[in-house]
Parts: sequence; C-alpha cells; structure tokens
Amino acid sequence: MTVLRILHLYPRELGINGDAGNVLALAERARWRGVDVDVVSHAPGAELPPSADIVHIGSGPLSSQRAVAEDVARIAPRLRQWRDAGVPILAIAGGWQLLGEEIETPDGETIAGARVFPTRAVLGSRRHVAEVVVRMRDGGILAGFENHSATTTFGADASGAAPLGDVVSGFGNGDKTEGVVIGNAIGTHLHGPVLPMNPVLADRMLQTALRGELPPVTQTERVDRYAANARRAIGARLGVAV
Ligand SMILES: NC(=O)CC[C@H](N)C(=O)O
Repeated sequence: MTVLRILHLYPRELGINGDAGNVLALAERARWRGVDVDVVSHAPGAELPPSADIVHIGSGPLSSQRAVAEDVARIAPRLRQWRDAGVPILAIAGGWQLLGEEIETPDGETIAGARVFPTRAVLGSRRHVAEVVVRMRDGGILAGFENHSATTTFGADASGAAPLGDVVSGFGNGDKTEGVVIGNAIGTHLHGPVLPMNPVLADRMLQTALRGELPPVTQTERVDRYAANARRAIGARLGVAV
C-alpha cells in the first residue's frame, strides 16, 4: 500500500456529534508515522472508490438517516465485501444502525440496513444522553458519551459477532453491553469523538489496515496524554475508575 485510503461515508449528513474527528485522528496518527493518507468522502449517488483501507460512518438524527438510507442499500454489497475482506470499519450510532440489519422508528416504520452488522436498533421515545464508560472484553477501558434513543439487539444469526464491551456506566445497547465487533468491523454508540479520546482503538484499526505494529511517536504521546486526562475526567464525574 503506498497510500492509506480512508473512506468517510456521508460526512455532510452524518456528522452531528463530532464524529469527523475519528477520521482526523486516523489520518493524523498515520501521517505522524510517515504514512501517506488519502481521505475520500462519499456522498449519496457518488461512485465508491475501487478499494478502501478503512471505512468510517458517523452519526445523525433520523432525518439524516432517512436521507442516506437508499444509498446505503445501494452500496451495501460492497461494504459487506470489505468487511469480509477484513477492512477495518468504524460505524458510530446512527451510522451503525444503518449498517445493521434494520432500524425500527418510534412510529413503527422499518428502515432496512446494510447488514454489515448482525444488529437491530429499535428507536424509542426516551433519549440516552450521558457520558459512558465501557470495559472491553480484553480489559481495556473506553470513555465517551452517548446520544441516541436506541435499544440494540443481536440478530438470530450473529455468529462471529460479540459486543465491543460491557457498560460500566451508561445505557449502551440496553442490556449492559455496548457496541458490536465482527471481524475488524466495530459499531458503537460512543462519541467523544471515540478515536481521539480512545487512541488504543484508533491504533488498532491502523495496525490492522497497515498490517504492522505502530510504535508511539512524539506527537501521539502528546495527544494521548490529553486523551488519558479526558477519560479520567469522565471517570471522575461518573465515579468510576478508568
Ligand atoms: N447519535 C445518533 O446517531 C442517533 C441515532 C438515532 N437517530 C437515534 O436516536 O438513536
């Protein structure tokens, strides 16, 4: 790979919680390690690039989700191919819902998802807006905030998928778990944005995409201290150790 291509799906429609910072974090952390980066923004109706090394989709309200749903259905086969090929995918909240099996709206309407993730989101009348701490299954801690109205369940055939972690504080999926991981694809409700605030996840995605270890450099050490302080501040406000 000469250039790391990051595909950012629908940045205009799905970027309401600052999730574009995830793409910035991936691009900068790669560049700081001497890797050339090309960020490709995808808008509804546009051609997808022939390949992608990382895919990101951010979050947004139901009106934005509706605005891109038709295009999501159009590109769904390519997204599933990339997932199956091990391309790291990060899908945040409303974007994750669109890449799941189905969204049920508060009116009982259903919006078909891309089936990248074997998850289903039922949107209710109660919003879950709070800071969140999640313990990943490998013991690592993630912090951020959630801002959604979904209860999320795993579909009947969710083989190979697992929650991203367990909720220490917050609502998450609604059953004390948070997020989903299938192969190298991650879905999560976490904003922050999640990658600048939890650089371990950012580097994990980059290491997968670049197929190699990415040692810390001066710039990552500097921003990782800010991130650690931000996570500690959330932990302190919630009264949990991070
Ligand atoms: N944060 C979001 O993306 C919100 C997604 C969706 N509209 C919900 O309320 O659950």
